[in-house]
Amino acid sequence: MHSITLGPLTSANGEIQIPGSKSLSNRILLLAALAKGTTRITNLLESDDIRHMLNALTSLGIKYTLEDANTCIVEGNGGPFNASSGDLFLGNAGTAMRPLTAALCLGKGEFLLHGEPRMHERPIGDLVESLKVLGVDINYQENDGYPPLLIKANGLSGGEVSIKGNISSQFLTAILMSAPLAQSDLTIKVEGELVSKPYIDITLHAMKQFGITVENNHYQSFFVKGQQTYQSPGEIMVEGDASSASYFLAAAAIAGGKIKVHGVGSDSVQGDVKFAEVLSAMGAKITYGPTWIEAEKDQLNGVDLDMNHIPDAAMTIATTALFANGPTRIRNIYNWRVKETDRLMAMATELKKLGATVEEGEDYIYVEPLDNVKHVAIDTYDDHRIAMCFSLVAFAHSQVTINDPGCTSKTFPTYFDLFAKITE
Ligand SMILES: O=C(O)C1=C[C@@H](OP(=O)(O)O)[C@@H](O)[C@H](O)C1
Ligand SMILES: C=C(OP(=O)(O)O)C(=O)O
Repeated sequence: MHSITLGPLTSANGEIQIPGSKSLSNRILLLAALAKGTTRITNLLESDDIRHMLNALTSLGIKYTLEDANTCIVEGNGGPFNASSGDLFLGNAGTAMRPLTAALCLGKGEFLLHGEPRMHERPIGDLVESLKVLGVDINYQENDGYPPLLIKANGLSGGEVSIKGNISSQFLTAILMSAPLAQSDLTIKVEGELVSKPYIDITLHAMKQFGITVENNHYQSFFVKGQQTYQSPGEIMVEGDASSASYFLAAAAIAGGKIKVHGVGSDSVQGDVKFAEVLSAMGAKITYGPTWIEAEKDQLNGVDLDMNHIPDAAMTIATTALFANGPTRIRNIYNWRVKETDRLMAMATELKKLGATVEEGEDYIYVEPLDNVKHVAIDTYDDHRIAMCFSLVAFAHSQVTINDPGCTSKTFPTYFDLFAKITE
């Protein structure tokens, strides 16, 4: 198996342009495809998750041109997809699988949605059950509650529907993005807790950019008018990915040095910019501009925080915690277990390999700082974020080997090249 060995490293310095946001890239591509008019998307992320969305759009008859790797011109369909059938392979991209499941219900035809083996272990039942209430015929092809799915689409009725929010916010995102194209007005009620709430703000923001306003009643219910048409904004730029920024900000906070990331800042719509607040709470020096964030080392202290609002960037705190003064507890992160891998189990297992004292709770992880890190090979479980998080261990006066570093291609194919550029 291919691996990369890093470190020992002592400093992180420089300025980095962060590649485009995965969450925004896939939302904007889908909305551009459904919208009336042509959309020129700049700073589109080039990564596996985005390629899966682009390939799906091709299969569904959407025309687009890639001017270069990060600039895509999409000819909108001005309504639901025209395709009457499709076999869509969506890898392990939640931001393709979940929103497309709902969007395909808007048209007429038969569609098979499937992905990598792990995608077939990631739940989608809460979304499917809500779509059934809206009149859609969807069947699980293997296990109840999981892809592959066979959709026999004939439009999405309006009315009222409940959706569970305690496993993934992507289910609500999926229904919200399709709702304006439903046959009549739709009220969506959120049942129980809503996890990863800031991702709903990303969804509402993207919909607004395409001309659709949603009535948001304190994230407990949403009202969307039916029979509307998304309107292309013409030109749209994807912000830098705030989750991707977390590794560089953490590197500066841990090592001697200063790093400025460009592309995300105080103006960002992404919840994961709040990662910088956690670093600041730990003691790092953080400065913001509208489109940049700068981090500088200071004495780091452990924290005990609910990080449900930043599930992806919170993973970066789990390895940053090794460098703090005192233990860290990351709370309310049960849904780490249903992402690229069981991230609570994987994080705990790999941190323990380094020699760290770790407690894996059902919905939390507790990590004690570590002075003498063992040089070990970190398994990455085909999870881009495990690979990126553990690169930070190279600052712990030891080498660290990362197995299968190519798994970062899901959201950040150039990660290890950029990391090498800013570290010594
Ligand atoms: O809507 C999105 O773009 C995302 C929502 C989050 O998932 P959950 O809502 O499943 O926590 C996040 O972890 C994922 O990487 C992207
Ligand atoms: C959970 C993630 O991805 P997905 O969009 O596939 O849910 C992630 O990128 O950390």
